Amino acid sequence: MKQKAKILILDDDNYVLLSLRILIEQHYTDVRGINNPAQLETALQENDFDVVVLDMNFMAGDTSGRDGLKYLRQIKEANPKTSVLLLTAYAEIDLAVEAMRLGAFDFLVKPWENEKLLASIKTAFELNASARKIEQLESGKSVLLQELNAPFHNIIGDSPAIKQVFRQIDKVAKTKANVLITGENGTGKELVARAIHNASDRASEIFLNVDMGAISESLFESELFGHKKGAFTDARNDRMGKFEAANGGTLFLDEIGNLSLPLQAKLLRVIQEQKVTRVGENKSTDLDIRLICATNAQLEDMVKAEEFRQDLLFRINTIEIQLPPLRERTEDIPLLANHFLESYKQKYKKTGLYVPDYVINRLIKYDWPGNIRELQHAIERAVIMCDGKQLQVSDFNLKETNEAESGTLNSFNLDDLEKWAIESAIKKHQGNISHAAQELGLSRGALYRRMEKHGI
Ligand SMILES: Nc1ncnc2c1ncn2[C@@H]1O[C@H](COP(=O)(O)OP(=O)(O)OP(=O)(O)O)[C@@H](O)[C@H]1O
Repeated sequence: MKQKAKILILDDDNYVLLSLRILIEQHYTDVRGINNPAQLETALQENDFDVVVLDMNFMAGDTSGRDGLKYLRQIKEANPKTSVLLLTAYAEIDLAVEAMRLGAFDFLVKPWENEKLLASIKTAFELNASARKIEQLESGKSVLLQELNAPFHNIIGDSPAIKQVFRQIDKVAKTKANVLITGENGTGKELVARAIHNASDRASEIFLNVDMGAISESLFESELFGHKKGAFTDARNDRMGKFEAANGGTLFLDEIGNLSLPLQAKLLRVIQEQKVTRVGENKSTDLDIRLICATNAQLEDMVKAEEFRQDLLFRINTIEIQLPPLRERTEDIPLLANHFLESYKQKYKKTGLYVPDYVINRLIKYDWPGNIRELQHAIERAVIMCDGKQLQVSDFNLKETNEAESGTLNSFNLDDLEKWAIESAIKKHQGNISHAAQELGLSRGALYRRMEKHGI
């Protein structure tokens, strides 16, 4: 099968031009020949050639090669990645040296040997193709990084607890210290890890997230350290592991508490030695990695129970950042709720929606076992379910956790009883205030006043 490539031949001798074309067309899809250098400029403007085969001498009797050097410059200026192969009737060392200096790929003397010429075009083409591939990957990488570092990943909150986390991120980001982030599920551990990376001098490098809970025991080494082709039955190709892939950047090991003891030992060795060896290979690769780990487990308790290696804990927790659960920073709930509301309003094209204060108060009272992730999903659900412009408590489908929700009240205080009755009625009528007021024997206005009094 012919190789897909754009190749230009420039020679004023029509016989040479024809025989080169017949030869090259057997192997490449798009071959063009011109015999007049005046057409070169237009040809370069209209095409991105992979390879140009260029004659050095155009005026009859001229052996200086000056013309060839001039056109070589023109081709390289139009596209520095085009590989140029020079053909000359005279083997002149000085000329060849000058041509190479100007960026020619190869220099062949006429009459050429077909095999040699084709081999040279093949190498030139392959070199060019890999340069283009690298360029494409580099630009792909920078687009991805821009996306990952986008403001969407900003951490919302102004409670004293989250401000303390901001200060810790600031201090630790510029260092290379290993960081352990602890906190319940959904408290924003990954978000904080990304924020540390984005504020570090590795921000333009990769941030690689590995969920340790999702890697099977048998594939652990191959996934993390890579393998050599043939190292085990399924190793059909050489493969780079996550450590090597994150080299120069930040490696985020999530759910580190889920690792078994034997795997902890393997991980510890790599972190200690700062070197990684692919499975089935002898030579190792030096690592320069910023390590951030996260867990929702109490690693110190696990150490006491001999479920987690103390030496590994010491390696990964140079700095520890504890993320408090959302119920301990309820000041952030209105900010977070409105932040998520804005993005889901846009996503579901429901402009004009808002959360009234009594609903916000209800959100503040809920204890959010799934933390910010649960709040985010609850807002998304409410935006989808909401009929009017105002989100209702019933749109949130909160799990029953407090007294009003569980239907029991261990108090005979009249104020508490009134509050309980109001909350229960609103719940029964799924947030419909008119119906709840009717049930309670109150006017809507009276109910609103009492809701305000009780902070509902
Ligand atoms: N302070 C915050 N501001 C805005 N969004 C947040 C905040 N904290 C968490 N989130 C959002 O909540 C969701 C859960 O956050 P994240 O995945 O970082 O939590 P986690 O602690 O790593 O969870 P898990 O332990 O389950 O892996 C994400 O969509 C994240 O963007």
